[in-house]
Amino acid sequence: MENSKELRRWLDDMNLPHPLVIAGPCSAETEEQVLKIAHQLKDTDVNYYRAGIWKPRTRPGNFEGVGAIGLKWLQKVKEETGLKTATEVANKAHVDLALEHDVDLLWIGARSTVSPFIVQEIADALQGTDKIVLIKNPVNPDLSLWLGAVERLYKADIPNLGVIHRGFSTYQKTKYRNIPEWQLAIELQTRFPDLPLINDPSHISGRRDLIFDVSQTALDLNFDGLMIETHWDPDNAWSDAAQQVTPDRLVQIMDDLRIRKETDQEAEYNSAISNLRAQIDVLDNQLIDLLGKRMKVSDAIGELKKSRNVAVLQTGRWNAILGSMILEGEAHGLSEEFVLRMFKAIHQESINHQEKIINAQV
Ligand SMILES: O=C(O)C(=O)C[C@]1(C(=O)O)C=C[C@@H](O)C=C1
Repeated sequence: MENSKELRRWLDDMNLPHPLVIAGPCSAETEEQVLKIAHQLKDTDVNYYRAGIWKPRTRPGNFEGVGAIGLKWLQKVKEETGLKTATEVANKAHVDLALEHDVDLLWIGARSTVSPFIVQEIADALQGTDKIVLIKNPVNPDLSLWLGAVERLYKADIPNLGVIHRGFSTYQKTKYRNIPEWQLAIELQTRFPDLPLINDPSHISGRRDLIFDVSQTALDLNFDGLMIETHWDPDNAWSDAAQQVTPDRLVQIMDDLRIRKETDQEAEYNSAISNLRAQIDVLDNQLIDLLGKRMKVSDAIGELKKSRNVAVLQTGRWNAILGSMILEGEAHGLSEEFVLRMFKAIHQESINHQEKIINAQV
C-alpha cells in the first residue's frame, strides 16, 4: 500500500469547516437513551453518531452490549435526526448485521487489530464496500501491525479508510488510561500523510477532565478528526462512565478547541520560519557531531576495558550520569521523561559500540 491523495478523498469530499466529529455513547443501552443523545447532538458539529452495540470487555460478567437490536435504534437515529451512524465490528457476523442495517461507518477496535485473523475475516466480509472503515491502533504500540491491518482492508478493495489513535496499554502508572505515544501517530503521518487520522481522546484519557487537552494536542499534530464518547448522563452510563462527556460539554469542547492550519503562505511567516529552521539545522548537526565524539570516547573506554577484562555495563557510573543529567536537563527546561529517554538511547548505543570492540575476534 502506498500513500496517495485518493486515501483522503472521502474526507475531502465532505468539505467540513471543522475536524470530523464522531460522537455518541460508549454503548447503546436503551432505545430511549440512544435517541435522546442523538437528538441532543443533532444540531452540533457531530458528523457521525457512534454507539457500541457489541462491547469487548476485559472481564466476563460486565455489560457486553445490547446486540443486534441496537442497530435498529441506530436506524431510527438516522431517520429522526439525519445523523450518519457508526459502530464497532469485531467479526463477520457483526459486519453482516451492520451492513444490513445500513450503518455508515464501521470501526475495528484495538483488541481486534492485534489479530490478523480477525482483521482478515472482517476485511473479507467487507470486501468492496463503500462504507467508511476506520482501524483503531492495536493495544500494543506496534505501527507495522496497525498498518498491516489497514493494508488488509485496502487489499479487499475498500477505498474509504482511515485510522483511529486511541492510545496504548501500559504497565506504567500514568494519568492516562492508554498512553498516547504521540510519536507513533507522527510516524504514521510521515509514512501515510493522506490517510485520515482520527483521535479518540476518550480512550486515551479514561477520564473526562483530560479530554480537552488530549483533543487539542491531536489537532496541533494535524489530526483530521475526533471521536468523543458522549452520554446524556455520563455518571450512570453502563460502560466507561468516567470518560464520557455530556452533549453540552462536547459543544463547549468543540468551541474552545483551537484549530490550526497546516501552514501559512505569508512572506513574513515564511522568512521567519526559514530563519528559525536554519538555526535548528545548525544545532542538529552539532548534536550529531557531539554524539559521534562521545561514542569515540566510549570506544576508547571499550578498548581499555578489553585490555583489563572489565565488564561493559557499569551501573554505578550509569546511575550517576542519569542523576546529574536529569538535574542539568531541568535547569535547561528539559523534562525528566525526555532526558531519561535520550540518555537511555545514548547509553545503549555506547554499550553497542563497546560490545563490538570487546567481542571483536583478533
Ligand atoms: O563509564 C563507563 O564505564 C562507560 O563505559 C561509559 C558508559 C557511557 O556511555 O556513559 C557506558 C557504559 C556503562 O554502563 C557506563 C557508562
